[in-house]
Amino acid sequence: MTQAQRTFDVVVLGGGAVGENAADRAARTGLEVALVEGALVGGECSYWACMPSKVLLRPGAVRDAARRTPGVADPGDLDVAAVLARRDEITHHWDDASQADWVASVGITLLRGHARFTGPRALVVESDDGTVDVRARRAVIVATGSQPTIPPVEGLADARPWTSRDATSAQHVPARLAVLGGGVVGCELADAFASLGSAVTLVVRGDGLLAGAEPFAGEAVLESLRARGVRVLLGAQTRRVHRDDAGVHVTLDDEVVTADELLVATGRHPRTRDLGLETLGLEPGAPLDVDDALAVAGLPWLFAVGDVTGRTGTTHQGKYDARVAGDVVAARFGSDEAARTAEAAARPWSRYRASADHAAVPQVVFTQPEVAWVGLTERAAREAGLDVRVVSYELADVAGASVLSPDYSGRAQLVLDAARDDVVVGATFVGPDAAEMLHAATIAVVGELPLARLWHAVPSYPTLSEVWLRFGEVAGL
Ligand SMILES: Cc1cc2nc3c(=O)[nH]c(=O)nc-3n(C[C@H](O)[C@H](O)[C@H](O)COP(=O)(O)OP(=O)(O)OC[C@H]3O[C@@H](n4cnc5c(N)ncnc54)[C@H](O)[C@@H]3O)c2cc1C
Ligand SMILES: NC(=O)c1ccc[n+]([C@@H]2O[C@H](COP(=O)([O-])OP(=O)(O)OC[C@H]3O[C@@H](n4cnc5c(N)ncnc54)[C@H](O)[C@@H]3O)[C@@H](O)[C@H]2O)c1
Repeated sequence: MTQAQRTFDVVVLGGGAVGENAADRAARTGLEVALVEGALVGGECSYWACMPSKVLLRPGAVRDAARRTPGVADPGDLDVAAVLARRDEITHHWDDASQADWVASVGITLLRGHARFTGPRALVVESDDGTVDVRARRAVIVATGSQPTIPPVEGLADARPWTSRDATSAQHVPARLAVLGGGVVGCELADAFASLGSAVTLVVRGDGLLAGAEPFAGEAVLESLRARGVRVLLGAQTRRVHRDDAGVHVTLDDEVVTADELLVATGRHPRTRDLGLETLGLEPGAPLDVDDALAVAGLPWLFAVGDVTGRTGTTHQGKYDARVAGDVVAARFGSDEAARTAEAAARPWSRYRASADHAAVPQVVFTQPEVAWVGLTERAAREAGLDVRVVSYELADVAGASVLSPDYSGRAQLVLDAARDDVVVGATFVGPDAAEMLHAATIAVVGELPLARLWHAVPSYPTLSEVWLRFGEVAGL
């Protein structure tokens, strides 16, 4: 049987949000680009991660905001069917036609199927329609994302656990939901399903939630989940799991938690196992290590972006890397001499280097309360050897908070580098509607702004952003 053959300047593997961006940037300068996608164009974020999880979370947050607002009638229980219908709508009923149309509209060729390397710049793409040999004349950008990690707990894999995919695409709300893992996915989905009416038990092996954030952030989420009826078990080691007609049973050291479904939210790993990386001398299953130009060492034609690199774990940061990688590929392999010269001379913070990944990565957790942070936590700054100064403030004491609710509760904190004029190196905001304050802090961190200069950035009254004024006052300005 003869196989079809296609050749392009650039081939992007994986049509998630990140791969789409890389392909778009590379194609803008006239390179002929193919995007290979094995499932849905748009990837996890559009269909099983960011978007569906956020619309499952939002109604509970709005209802609880109403409950905190004097004069607003209690909305009561959520209309679960309507929430799930909105989730179905935002995921386009798991149909990627509109994203595929966009790919075509920007002149990129979409190849559907599972791609595997067969050698340098050579791939095979397999689908129900057959097998295509695909060659890249110039470069390949890998953007195959990540997949959930199921820990090797006895009986777990056989107990048909939910991953985040099952939870975000669920067509019913289980009466009892157990969640394993107290990271971002565990906290967000425990929050969402509690609001939707599940009796949720969150099983956490550590001594707190959201280990990557400031400790006060995890404490606030813990308190809020418990106040809303979620059972949070800390320091809980899962010994065994099994499922029978009564449900799924999670055996801990001192009790057995029984639920209708068990969501495993114990992290993700890069999707590189079935990619033919061994034909390139790279290790299948490992993240694709890249430099700040998103290039893989020793293979000048190979780039990687997004979750597959292990360098970023969010859509926005992966897309930032994708913009950089697309521009680097266009400059190195396109016909624009000025771009080639500029890229060859690129320094940190040029458009050709993903410098923010080291200093200014923003993350929002859409729990109640919202948790948003950027840059270094206090602990990370101390571990980095900085001369750390911390300024924090109770958000309830800002006039804007009292407008939102007499019961507003939250906290904000800046991490400053005292050795550099109190430059902002990190910030955390915890509270209802706190997420929208994050970008001001991201700008401060990227711009390496000292607090004394920020004193002249006057926040409007009465908004939550007035906390920036209070930061200055607390710091003695
Ligand atoms: C429940 C949940 C909620 C989240 N919420 C947020 C959020 O609110 N905000 C945020 O910024 N981030 C969020 N994230 C993280 C975000 O989803 C990821 O960082 C993002 O999806 C990574 O994008 P990507 O393009 O690198 O990978 P993916 O979205 O995983 O896309 C990779 C694509 O490659 C395809 N593919 C893989 N291998 C092959 C192959 N061999 N051949 C062809 N195609 C292949 C896959 O089918 C997939 O479409 C969330 C994650 C989860 C799990
Ligand atoms: N709002 C957002 O931006 C958003 C939302 C969801 C997910 N994400 C991203 O998705 C990725 C995955 O999130 P996640 O929550 O799965 O990972 P995570 O690393 O944030 O949390 C995993 C949790 O599971 C625990 N864990 C690991 N192994 C365990 C085991 N064997 N037994 C018990 N507990 C165990 C860890 O201690 C940790 O608390 C992250 O990169 C995250 O940033 C982002």
